[in-house]
Amino acid sequence: MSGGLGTKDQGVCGTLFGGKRMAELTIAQKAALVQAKAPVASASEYNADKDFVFKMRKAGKNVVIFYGSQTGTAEDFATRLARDIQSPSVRPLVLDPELYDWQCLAGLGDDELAIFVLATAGEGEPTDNMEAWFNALASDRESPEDSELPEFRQPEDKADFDDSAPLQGVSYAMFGLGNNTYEQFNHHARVVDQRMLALGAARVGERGEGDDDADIEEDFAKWKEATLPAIRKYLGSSTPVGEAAPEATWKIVEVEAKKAWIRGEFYEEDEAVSTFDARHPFSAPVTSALELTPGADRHTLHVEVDLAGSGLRYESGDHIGVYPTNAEEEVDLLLGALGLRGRADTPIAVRAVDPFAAQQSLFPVDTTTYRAAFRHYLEITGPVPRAQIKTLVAPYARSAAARELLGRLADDKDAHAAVVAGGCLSLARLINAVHAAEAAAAEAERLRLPVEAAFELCPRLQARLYSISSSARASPERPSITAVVLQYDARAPAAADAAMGARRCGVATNYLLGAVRYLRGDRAEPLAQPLRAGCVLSEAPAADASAVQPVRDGKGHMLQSFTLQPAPGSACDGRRALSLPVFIRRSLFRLPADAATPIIMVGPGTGLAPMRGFVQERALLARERGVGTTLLFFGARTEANDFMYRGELEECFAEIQKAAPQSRIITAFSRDQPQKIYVQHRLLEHSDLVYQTLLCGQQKLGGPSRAHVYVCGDAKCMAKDVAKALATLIAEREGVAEDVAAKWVSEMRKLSRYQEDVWS
Ligand SMILES: Cc1cc2nc3c(=O)[nH]c(=O)nc-3n(C[C@H](O)[C@H](O)[C@H](O)COP(=O)(O)O)c2cc1C
Repeated sequence: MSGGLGTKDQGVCGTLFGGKRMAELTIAQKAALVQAKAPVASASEYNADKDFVFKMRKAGKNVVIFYGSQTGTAEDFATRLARDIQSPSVRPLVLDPELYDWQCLAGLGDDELAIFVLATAGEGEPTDNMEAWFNALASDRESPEDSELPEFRQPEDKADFDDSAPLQGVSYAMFGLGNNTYEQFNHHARVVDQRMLALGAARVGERGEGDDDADIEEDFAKWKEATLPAIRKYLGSSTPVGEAAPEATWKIVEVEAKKAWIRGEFYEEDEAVSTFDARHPFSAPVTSALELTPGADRHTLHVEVDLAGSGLRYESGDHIGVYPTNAEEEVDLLLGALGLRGRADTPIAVRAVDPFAAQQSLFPVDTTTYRAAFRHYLEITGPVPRAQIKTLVAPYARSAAARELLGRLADDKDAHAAVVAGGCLSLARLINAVHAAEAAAAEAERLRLPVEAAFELCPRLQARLYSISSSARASPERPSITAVVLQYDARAPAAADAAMGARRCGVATNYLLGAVRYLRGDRAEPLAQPLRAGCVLSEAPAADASAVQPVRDGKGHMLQSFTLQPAPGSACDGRRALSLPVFIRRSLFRLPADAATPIIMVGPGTGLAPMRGFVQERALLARERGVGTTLLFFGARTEANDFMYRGELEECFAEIQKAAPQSRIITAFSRDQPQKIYVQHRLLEHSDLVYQTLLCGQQKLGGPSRAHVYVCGDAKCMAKDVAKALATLIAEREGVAEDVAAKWVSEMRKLSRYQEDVWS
């Protein structure tokens, strides 16, 4: 396989992401992974490995917690919930539904409980790992209540099994995760809840709904507070809430190094992985990496990778997932706070304490190091949630000062919001803040957080998803990313620290900047140590590893150091080429099947990404067979500095205009005049053209337009304002009330003619 994980250079990616681990899965587990993508199996195909009730009973568990998670939050909540509820009579097992049969649900007894922790993805969609379960429970997506009865497996120990109410006798609890800026708020959890009740199951407590746009941690805490007593009562537990001492989940074993080290990483040949996906990303060589707006005050990047030989395919409008690594400065800060600098590169294995836990190894590799674990596998930069301070940090306070500070941050919501959330205090910064508060305490009294607690507290480092900014037709094997590099100053006064001040950096975009800088040859000094086969640093490593200090560039941007993976071959100046661990995620954001259909695209800032792919595609189609009117509304700060891809877009539009003369780019540069102008203002200014495009040649709309509208970018303000501007414009032109026009826009959404790819 060319460019695959079997090659020596790319083995690093296989090692990091557990190519070996895949090989260690049982045949049945591998089959489960494949089958989860396949159509729903019939009840007759029994497979004991996918029978979670059998698994629970074998492991002596009475609660199963299923998580539906796309970007890791629900998975993290599920794991934390398991820790919070465990007691001698409440014995939870956390499982990924993708690996188990929904048909076994009816087998849960009246002394057992299922808990669902379900995030909503897409436009009110289930997460990928709940897709099969959701399709079975709600076969009719339009009106779930009309869905057919799923065929559950009849449990042998339920003589009174009733086909018409197959989940009678089954109890469950439900917490949904969503974001109220999406029209279909918490749709996934709501539908599953509704279907479970309709099928005869009984819910313990109320359904909880977390809102990621407000304070999802607090929503989860409130739901737990209200629901855990009911759960304990249902299971006959006499342990009062919060009084069961949480058992450690992970144990760390320091092991013998097996092979050579590369800055804390093992370098091993891996068995080839044949299918690349989110669990097994492809190590894709970077073929282009540049800054799009060098004159602007922020860094905006274009990064293109090569999928050749991976078998990965994409369509215009899909997303690409990238696994970043944490900056060396952040890793170093945490190692220092945990007192681990001296042992940072010690080989360790991190195994489950519970021999029956579904996940036996915390990381996707058997052996790693403290440094590599924090670099590759754990989110270490986010603020520590209040509940985590209470259960995982405060119990280790020994000085009065630490007890006071941690107690306050754990119990006082406002103090937590001001100090930890406002200061974006990561675990390292929180520990350092405690150490500062207990400066007067004796050394033996100072907070020492065990690394096991840190491993438990930090969620798994997630891949970041980007809207692909190239056209699958124009560049089938080389998708590109367009991203603005994130940095900001934390607002709380106590946020500053010696290393980075109050500056906080987005993980993945700064990692991409590291790659761009390395390939461009920005690094001023040569590396202090020769490169070993396996990784390079984006910046020169500090002479003293205990004092990694970032520097600022001409834009005031803090430059962090990243461990980057080389790709085979070398870049033109003799530097090693780089690769990024990537996978493709399908989206529903699609151009109309008929190229003659007019389209209106609204993509300000990096919301331009998927639109760039669409524009490239329409230009090709214009040449081949003609296209309908194509409008692009693009917005940015200034025309001089922020008009990314300008030349290329104008060339494409020149081609499109030959087939559809009305087509054009309409720009809104917010800072080029005293008053702010945004894309929604331009939509209204150009209402004639927009309305004509929506009409699709008809005299009057009279209902939802046949044209397709695409919006990409900020969900919170821009996407809402654009939908409103469109409704205003339609209402005026059609002579109908604005709420009638808004309903037409909603109807267009249902017909997939108004599509959003938005984030908040
Ligand atoms: C691409 C995307 C689409 C989303 N769509 C919805 C939605 O339709 N409705 C909703 O309530 N929340 C939606 N959300 C918000 C997520 O449900 C919320 O952020 C949740 O905490 C994510 O959990 P996870 O990290 O486990 O996937 C969406 C989030 C993303 C990133």
